[in-house]
Parts: sequence; structure tokens; C-alpha cells
Amino acid sequence: MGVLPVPAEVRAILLDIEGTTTPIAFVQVCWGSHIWGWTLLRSLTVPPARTGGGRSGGSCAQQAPVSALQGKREVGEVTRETLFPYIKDNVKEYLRAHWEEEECQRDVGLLRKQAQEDSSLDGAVPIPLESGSGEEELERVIQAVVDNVHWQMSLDRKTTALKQLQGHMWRAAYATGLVKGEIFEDVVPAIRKWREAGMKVYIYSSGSIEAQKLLFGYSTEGDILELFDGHFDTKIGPKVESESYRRIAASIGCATNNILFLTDVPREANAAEEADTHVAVVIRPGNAGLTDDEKSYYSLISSFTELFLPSST
Ligand SMILES: CSCCC(=O)C(=O)COP(=O)(O)O
Ligand SMILES: [Mg+2]
Repeated sequence: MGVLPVPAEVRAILLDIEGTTTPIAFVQVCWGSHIWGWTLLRSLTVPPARTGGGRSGGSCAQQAPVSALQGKREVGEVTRETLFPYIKDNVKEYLRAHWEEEECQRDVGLLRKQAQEDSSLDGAVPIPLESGSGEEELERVIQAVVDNVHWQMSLDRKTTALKQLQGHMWRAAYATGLVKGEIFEDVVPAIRKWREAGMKVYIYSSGSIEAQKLLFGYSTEGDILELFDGHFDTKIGPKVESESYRRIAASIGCATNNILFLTDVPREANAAEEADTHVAVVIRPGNAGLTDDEKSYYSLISSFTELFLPSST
């Protein structure tokens, strides 16, 4: 095991999620079974604010009881292979069930605006406004939203519009207990130690703040939200732009060089470093490989226990 001394001026540790606190597989690996995905969907499409759903609320009538679903497959298995496939498989049903809710309309509005900005990109999918009130017209617009979401996800885009919708869809999956956020085992003990040493700890992920809070609030380690002093997402700026790290420092109330950022993505590390933030690249099972240049340029850790704080003995 290596040891990485943390510079004495560091007062706050800023953590990426996917590939850093949490296995990439938890976020990205495909569903094992269509039937499972379909059944889970049925249990999760109840609109929170009303019964009967939106215009096509009839789809909620055949929900499978949660206990029956849990009997078919262990919770742990679902959590390891869940987040992105869940969105891809279930976005159409989700939109049908929630379409008339304010939150869903806000999400669609954001996606439509993003689609306009993306119109010059190869393969971009526009989202038309609804013109009329028939079921066919509704289906046409919903299909465009579905195609847009699938297109963005095929490129692993990190737009705020996509991340907002994803966060809202995951909420039901976590709340039923069928999904739990997976955290590497070294993460919680290390953060507790850092906090005891007086370090502030923040999250900065492309996942929306709501999605971050779900992942850590319903995690395999229980509700661990108390371990974090704050959360940042792409609303503060993209992770690959150095200005985002200046804004985060201003928001925390410190200088950029008082922060140590841990991430699996060299482009993000590079942007943070340009802003004079300390960085270390995290190597976890399943992460993308690094080039030889990246390996020799960046400080690398494979576990949070490798960080050595000046105040720790
Ligand atoms: C907050 S959980 C979902 C993670 C996600 O949507 C994502 O894009 C991961 O990005 P990260 O910046 O955490 O690597
Ligand atoms: Mg990451």
C-alpha cells in the first residue's frame, strides 16, 4: 500500500463519486434480465403526488409488491448493476406516468432547451413542443424525449438536464429499498478519520445533488450524509473546466489550494490543477486505464487509506 502525504495547506477534501467512492459498475453495467427490469419498473412508476398516474396512469394498475420482487433477486445484486440501465429501460414508462406533474414538465423543459443547444451535434435528437392534446401527439413527444435521453446517455453526456431527470427517476428506486448506493469499503472509515482531524469533506459529481444525496442517504453503509459538509454538481460548472473549481473554493470560503480533489478522470484532475487545486487520481477496480504519462504525472491512490494527513499519527 502506498502513502500520499496531504499538503499542510489542504483544509477540504473534494470527492468525485463514480470511480472514486463508488464502483463504475454500480452506475453503468447492464441489467441481467429484461423481466426483472420490467417488473421493477411496474413497482416504481406510482406518481408521488396522486394516484392513477398521468394521462396514461393505467400502467400503474399492475404493480408487483416490493416484497415479491425482493424475493426474486437479492438487493445487493441489483445495486451492483443498476443506475444507468435503470434509466434506459424505464424512462418511457416514467414519462407516461409522471407527465402531468410539474417536476416532470420542468425536466422535459430543460431537456428541450438542451436539445436546442445540441442541434448542431451529430445524431442530436430534437424535442418538439406538444401541439394538440391527443394520445398520439403525447406519445410522439414522449418518444422524442426517450430518444434524446438514450442519445445523451450513449455519449455519457453530463448535462444538467439529463442529470436532473435521472435523479428524479432514481428517487423512487432508492425509496422502495430495492436500490442501495454502493460505496467502496475504505471510504467511510477514511472520511471519519479525516473529519476527526478537522478536514471538511465535500462531494463534486456530475450526478445531480439530489442523486448524490440519494446514493449516500440510501447506501450499503446506511445513511452517511452526515459525513459531508456540502455537495456540488454541474450547476456550479462542468468538472472539466477549471473555473468550476474556483467557484467551489469561493462557495466553501477557502482558496483553491486549500482543496484536495480526488477523481478517477485525468481531464477533471487537469482542470482542477489548472485552478491551483491539489489533485490525486484514484485507481479502482473497473476504472478506465491511465496512460503511462498520466501514471507518472499524477499522484495515484487505490484506497482512501493511502492519504496521510500531517496531523494524523
Ligand atoms: C450521483 S450518482 C450518479 C452518477 C452520475 O450520474 C455520473 O454521471 C457520475 O459522475 P461522476 O462525476 O461522479 O464521475
Ligand atoms: Mg468519476
